[in-house]
This record gives sequence, C-alpha cells and structure tokens, in this order.
Amino acid sequence: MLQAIKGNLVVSCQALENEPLHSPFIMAHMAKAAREGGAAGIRANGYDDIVAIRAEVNLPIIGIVKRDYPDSDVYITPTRKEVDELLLAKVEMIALDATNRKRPNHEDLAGLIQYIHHHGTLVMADISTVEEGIDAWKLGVDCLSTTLSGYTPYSSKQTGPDFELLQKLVKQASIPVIAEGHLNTPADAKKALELGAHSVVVGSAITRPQLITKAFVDGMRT
Ligand SMILES: CC(=O)N[C@H](C=O)[C@@H](O)[C@H](O)[C@H](O)COP(=O)(O)O
Repeated sequence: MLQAIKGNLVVSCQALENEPLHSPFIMAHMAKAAREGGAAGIRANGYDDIVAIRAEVNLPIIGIVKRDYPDSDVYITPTRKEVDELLLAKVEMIALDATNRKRPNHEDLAGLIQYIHHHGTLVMADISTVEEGIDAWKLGVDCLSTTLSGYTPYSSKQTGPDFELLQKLVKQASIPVIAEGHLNTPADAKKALELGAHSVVVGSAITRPQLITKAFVDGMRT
C-alpha cells in the first residue's frame, strides 16, 4: 500500500451524519470520481462507507472509525472496538489518533498498534506535533500523518497546511510522513511532496461541497 501511494494523492471521502453527503452510496461514488481523477488511494470513515467504497473502486483504503466517547477527546479510531470494525472491513491500513491524549476505557496506543500489526494490517499515526510523531515512530507505526495539527489545544493553529511540522518530521523520522490537513490546492499538494511528503491526503477541498461552496461565497465577499 505505501508503495502504491508514494508520490501520489489519497482522497479522503468522508461525510459524518451531520453533513449533506452522509451516505455510503455517495461516498462510494466520490471514491469512484477520485479514482477517475487519478487518486492512488482512499481514506474513509466507518464500516458501511468502506464496504461501499470497496465495491466501487479497486484502490487501497486507509480506514478510520470516528467515534466520540464521554471520557476522552480522542475520536479517530479510539479503541479496540473501532479497530475490530476496520479489521472486519479488511482495509489495507488503519489510521488512528496517535496524539499524547488519554484514550477512552484506559486503552493504550502501543497495545492498539501491536494488535493491528498482529492482524497483518498497516498502521498510520494521526499526530499533531513533532513529539507525537517521534513517539509514534518509536512505537513502530508504519507511517505518520499530520492530520491533527491544529485540532489539539496545544498544536499550532493555521488555516493552511502545517508545512513546518511536515518538514521537521521528514527530517527526524525514518518512516514515511504523509501530508494531511488543510491541503486545499494543487500547489499545496505539490509543495508537500517537494518538502518530502511520502504522499498527500486531501479531503474537504475535494469531497465536502458545503465547504467548497463556502470558500467561493466568502471569496466573493472579500
Ligand atoms: C481533524 C479530522 O478529524 N480530520 C479527518 C481525518 O480523517 C478528516 O475529516 C479530514 O477531512 C482529513 O484529515 C483530510 O483533511 P482535509 O479535509 O483538511 O483535506
């Protein structure tokens, strides 16, 4: 899987219950459109979407399950329950929150990484800081992704991609680093590759029309 996405685009096809495009059928056809546009992989959320996408396109899938728990801020593949759902969906790689925050039910990141590897599946660590990326690398994950930069209280806030985090991780970690989060233009994606990103994940700028529309409306008003 990592070789297949090297130097290429992964399109994140996700729409939560409160989003207009929330539907496995729609996400499967978003993935089909992404495939036609040249995507080399898909990032998807939830068993139903992943099964629908798998039936529509023959691309490697990075799977997550977003689920909120009352006792934790971690919501991207937080516990073994979500990992088991993704193993059932037979994704090539499981992405999980690898920030230093407390997981629900006293689960621990190291144990989840071992459990996923034990089941022959790759692990992508969604991180928000250099320290989290290095810690996840040392725990044996297969790649890092800058997914959560700006989404944890202590990480840097910016409206665009966190190229600084990307560059530092590329320099310090010897595993693939994937640029993800706020990559909103082809130029952003190209710059990420030039800075050493193994691959680029783009979601909202391709698959969230409500946000794309808002960007146009806001842009027309400035
Ligand atoms: C913070 C969080 O939960 N991010 C999620 C991770 O799966 C997705 O909602 C993002 O769309 C994805 O990371 C791609 O990022 P962008 O949509 O900015 O291209």
